[in-house]
Amino acid sequence: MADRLYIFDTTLRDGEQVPGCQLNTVEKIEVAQALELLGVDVIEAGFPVSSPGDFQSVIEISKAVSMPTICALTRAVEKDIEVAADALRYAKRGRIHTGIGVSAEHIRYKFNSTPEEIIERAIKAVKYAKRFVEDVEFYAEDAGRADNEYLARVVEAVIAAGATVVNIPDTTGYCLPSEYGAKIKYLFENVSGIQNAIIATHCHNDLGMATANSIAGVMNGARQVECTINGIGERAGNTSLEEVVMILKCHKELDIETNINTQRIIKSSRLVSNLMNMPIQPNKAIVGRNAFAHSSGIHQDGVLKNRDSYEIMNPVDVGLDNNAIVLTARSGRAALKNRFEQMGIVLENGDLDSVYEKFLKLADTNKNIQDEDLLKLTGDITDARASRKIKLRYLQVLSGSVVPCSMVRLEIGGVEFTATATGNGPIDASINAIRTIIKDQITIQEFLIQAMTRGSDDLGRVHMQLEFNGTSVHGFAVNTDIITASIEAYIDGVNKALTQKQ
Ligand SMILES: CC(=O)SCCNC(=O)CCNC(=O)[C@H](O)C(C)(C)COP(=O)(O)OP(=O)(O)OC[C@H]1O[C@@H](n2cnc3c(N)ncnc32)[C@H](O)[C@@H]1OP(=O)(O)O
Ligand SMILES: CC(C)C(=O)C(=O)O
Repeated sequence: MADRLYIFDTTLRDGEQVPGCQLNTVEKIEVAQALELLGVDVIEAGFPVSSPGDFQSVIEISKAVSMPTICALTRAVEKDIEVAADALRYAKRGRIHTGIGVSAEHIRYKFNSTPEEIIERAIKAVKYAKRFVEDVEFYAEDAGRADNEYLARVVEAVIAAGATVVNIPDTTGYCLPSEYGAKIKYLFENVSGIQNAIIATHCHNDLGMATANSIAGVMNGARQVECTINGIGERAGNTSLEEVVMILKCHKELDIETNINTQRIIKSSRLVSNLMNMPIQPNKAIVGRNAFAHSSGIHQDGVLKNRDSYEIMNPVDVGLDNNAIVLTARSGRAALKNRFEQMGIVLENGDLDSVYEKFLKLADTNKNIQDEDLLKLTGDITDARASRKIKLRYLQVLSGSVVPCSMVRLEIGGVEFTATATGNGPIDASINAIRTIIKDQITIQEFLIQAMTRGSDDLGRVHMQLEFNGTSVHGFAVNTDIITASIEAYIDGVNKALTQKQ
């Protein structure tokens, strides 16, 4: 049986330390609930002694989620531990995470102390925390730069004092993966009683090695990884949750499993990015906009022939509908033909060559090629088809405390058709009305309405995935009126489906 790795998410603690990323309690609950659905084992909910707001958030998160352990951070200070224990009083499973710096730099400059004194403070903190909760995690801050022999003594002492988890942070993001892996191995070989605790990694990304270091730790016996969604965190950030989870999913030979429902990764990533106002860099592994986008002709042709040519992960596994084939001046005929097919236009070989020539001229000057630009390129080919397009001419809906009802007028090939229908809501009623005009069996597979920014005067963006004759098409529309946007997105999809039929 595969070994189990515990995922300890610290988005709401280390992630929230990022300037500008502070959340209010309601937003923190929303993130915590998303983390629970994602399947994390532990949520580090805050540092309760730091402010009344953080204290209250730990209380509310403890009430709002029940599956993950709720963890509260403290210094090796009695008051911090008491406040953390109080904040965890509603947690079904509560953990106190206490600790102290163990590197020469921390002992000397931060604490003006001695190694022996620090061990005494560490033991005292763990024993004090044990008075309140059974599950006590100890962090040996700056373990990455600490002397391994001394670190082993600290780890042995805190396990003997009752620590259930011992965290070995590379606080400054300094270690090389080989060095960090060797550190974990050293502890397993030199600490008596190490089997009584779980060893955890907590790696920072100052040199871009956080994920590599965490995986090196896991390969040497660590069984908890501390990480954040999108890798956010103090300075250059933390190990990113999605990277660790997908590495283990891709590298089956490591034989290590997590409890993460990977199909919720993108949703969780976007939620955190939106709430924390922290954009995701487009090339960010797993969750960046370009992580599953192919933009050069050779790659696009390869992927269209067989995904395995250039994809090591299935985008569906992380919660995307599909990969993206992005048209650029580096694209070839295969990608262009594919995009037209998605729009419902099948180009014959002769047509394809002439459209491709025009496309290259456009793509050399225009970085952002829209479907509308492509349609213009096909000129005469699509003119005849466009004249048969369905257009929404009029829409009136009745909703509120009545049976929702809709009147729709469509223009098809220059002729107008009007229909009315009821439904379980105004959108359902409008689609029922359209279905009385267009008889083809087109079903809705996915329907997504999103506010583009915030506020009640916002634009609503609608994406509808429709199924017709066994193939999927996508309809899009944007409008300040979300009912109109929904119906326009449906008609956009229907037009694409019916063009395919022609
Ligand atoms: C590695 C990490 O700790 S990551 C977590 C970092 N997160 C935070 O710092 C956010 C929460 N922090 C805070 O709200 C505040 O810093 C508080 C409430 C903890 C402390 O505030 P203050 O009492 O004003 O102290 P201040 O922040 O100026 O200095 C930190 C003090 O804690 C001490 N300290 C730091 N880490 C530890 C520790 N792990 N155990 C014991 N004492 C510690 C420092 O030595 C310093 O003490 P000193 O004033 O006697 O020199
Ligand atoms: C509190 C500890 C775990 C920490 O954030 C660090 O060492 O980076």
